[in-house]
Amino acid sequence: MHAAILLFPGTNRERDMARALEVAGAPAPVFVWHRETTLPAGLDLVILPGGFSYGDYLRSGAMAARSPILEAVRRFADQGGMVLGVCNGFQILTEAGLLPGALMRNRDLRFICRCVGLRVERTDTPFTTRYAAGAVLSVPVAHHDGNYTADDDTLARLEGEGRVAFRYCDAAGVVSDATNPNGSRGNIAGIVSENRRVLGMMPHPENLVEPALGGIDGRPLFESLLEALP
Ligand SMILES: NC(=O)CC[C@H](N)C(=O)O
Repeated sequence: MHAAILLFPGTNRERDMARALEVAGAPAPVFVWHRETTLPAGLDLVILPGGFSYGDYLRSGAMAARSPILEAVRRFADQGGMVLGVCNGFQILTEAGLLPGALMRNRDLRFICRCVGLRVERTDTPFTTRYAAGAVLSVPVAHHDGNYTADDDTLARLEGEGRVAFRYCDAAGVVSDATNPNGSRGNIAGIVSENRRVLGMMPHPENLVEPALGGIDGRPLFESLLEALP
C-alpha cells in the first residue's frame, strides 16, 4: 500500500495517522504539503488527517479545500483512487465537493472531546471489511463542527445507496437522538462516495489502534485498507 498523508497549515493528526498505518503493518506513508499540485506517482491511498487547517477560519475545511493539492486529489479520486478524510479531513472533502453534505457547528455549540459509540453500518466498503456488520465501537471525537447535514434528497440517496458507513450510537448499539453527540442528521458519523472509495468520518480511528491509547477499535479500519491495497 502506497499512502500519502496531506499536510495543511494547522493539520495536527498526521503523525497519529502514520502510526496507525504502521501498527496495521502498512509501509511508511509520504507526507505531501498542500501547495503541491501533483501527488507522487504510484499512490493508492490519500489521507486527509484531522486538525485545524487555517485555524478553521471562514468554515472548517473551507480554505484547505481550495488548496492546489485538492485538484490533484480530485483527479486521483476520479480515477478510482482511495481517499480517507478524518474529522478536519472529512470537512475538507465536503467543502471540496468530493463528498456530499456539510459539517456544521455542533448542536450544543460546544467543542466535544470524548469517546462516542459508533455503529458499523456497512462492511461492503474497502475501509470496513475487517469489522463485523453492526459492530459497536467506542472511538474518540474532537470537534466543534461535526454536525453532519445534507438536503432531504441527498440524505435519501445516501441511505438508499447504503453509503452511511458509521452512525453514532450508545454502548448497546442503539441509534437515537439521545445517542447523537453533535446533532448530525440520521446520527451520521461517516459516509462513502458513490464508488465507495472515498470515506469521510468525524471520529478518529487513528487514535485507537493500540492498547496504550485506550483500545484498538480503530485498528480494523487500517487493516481493511491494507487488505484492499496489498
Ligand atoms: N480534530 C479535528 O480534526 C477538528 C476538526 C475541526 N477543526 C473542528 O473542530 O470541527
